[in-house]
Amino acid sequence: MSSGTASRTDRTIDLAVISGDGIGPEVVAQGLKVLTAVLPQDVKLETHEYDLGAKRWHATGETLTDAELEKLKSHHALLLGAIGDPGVPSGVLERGLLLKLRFAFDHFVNLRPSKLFPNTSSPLAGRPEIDFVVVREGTEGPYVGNGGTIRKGTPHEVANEVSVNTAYGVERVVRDAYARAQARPRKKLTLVHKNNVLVHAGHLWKDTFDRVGREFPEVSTDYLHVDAATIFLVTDPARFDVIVTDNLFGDIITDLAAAVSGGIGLAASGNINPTREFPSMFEPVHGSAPDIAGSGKADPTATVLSVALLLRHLGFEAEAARVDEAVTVDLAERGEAPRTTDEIGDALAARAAG
Ligand SMILES: NC(=O)c1ccc[n+]([C@@H]2O[C@H](COP(=O)([O-])OP(=O)(O)OC[C@H]3O[C@@H](n4cnc5c(N)ncnc54)[C@H](O)[C@@H]3O)[C@@H](O)[C@H]2O)c1
Ligand SMILES: CC(C)[C@H](C(=O)O)[C@@H](O)C(=O)O
Ligand SMILES: [Mg+2]
Repeated sequence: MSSGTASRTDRTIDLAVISGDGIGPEVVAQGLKVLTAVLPQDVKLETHEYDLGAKRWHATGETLTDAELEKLKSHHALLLGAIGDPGVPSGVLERGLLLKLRFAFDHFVNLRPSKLFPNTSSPLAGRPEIDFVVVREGTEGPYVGNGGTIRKGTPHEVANEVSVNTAYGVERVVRDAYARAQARPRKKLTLVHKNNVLVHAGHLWKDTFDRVGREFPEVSTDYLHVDAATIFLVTDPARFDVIVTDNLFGDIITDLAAAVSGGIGLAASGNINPTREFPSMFEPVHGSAPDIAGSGKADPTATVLSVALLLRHLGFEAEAARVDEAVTVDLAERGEAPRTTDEIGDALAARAAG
């Protein structure tokens, strides 16, 4: 079996687990609980925990070694909780661990579905239909680390952070987004960028979007500048079906999308390597939430929904659907009384087990 693939017919899922920091270990424990509960009896789950994150950095100064990166390549998929810690300088773990993985494993499709589940709350008036997916480019843009500072610490300091957009990188993610739109009932794709100002990158995105679109005549298309997109995400989110956008815009609008569709505790994501040359990585959209870590308040649902994306990616469609359904029913029946992270995990595992 090649790296990054497994299927119903394989008897083992070989999963790398990076629980990470803050609420990461708390929510990952629930994700694994549900995964174990939902898998058919003849499928063995092998988990390999990697000690990566703040504790490791404090102890050794390491974020992710080349040897670990090499070893991580051998698994079918990765499940990540969250990384980031107030005691670690900002960017060290984010760049040295999380982004390093996304880049090394060519996770060019960062898939972030948004759905307003029955009975969940949205700060928006009424109950808008929210059911869209953001295809966020995952390997380019201002995330690549093409930048630098000169005259640091002086009044004349200059800091650059260049957004890198390649024809190759833009086309492959746009193509993926069209294919996803084509496969959905509404068949609608919106490009979000800012081509009225970022004319170089913006025009590459728009030209590519228009050109590739000619191969998908059934897909209706739309373009929005990112600032206007934030308006419509709040005033008319039902207009969206599939959104394709760059790495930074995608980061920002998916936190907004989470906030209007039930909250960040429900937002799942998959960092997908569609060619399956490398394993894909599944993680909640949220971070390590140091403000609630250790309190039992973290909602593990985002991680559980990320497990559903993982199952689907590995070919376990029926099991993925059971996890989605368990979440839908659990959310619909959630009462006012707050439940702990563990209690929600137990409830979801029991429902998913069927
Ligand atoms: N994928 C990742 O590992 C990832 C993603 C985002 C941020 N981060 C990192 O996490 C750290 C904290 O970042 P932040 O505070 O900007 O964002 P955050 O997502 O950790 O927290 C933002 C807010 O959402 C709440 N929240 C987050 N997840 C929740 C959950 N499951 N249930 C209930 N409430 C939840 C938090 O309590 C906080 O109030 C930073 O170091 C950041 O770089 C990591
Ligand atoms: C922690 C950070 C590097 C990351 C990102 O910006 O992609 C996070 O915000 C996310 O949304 O997964
Ligand atoms: Mg983010």
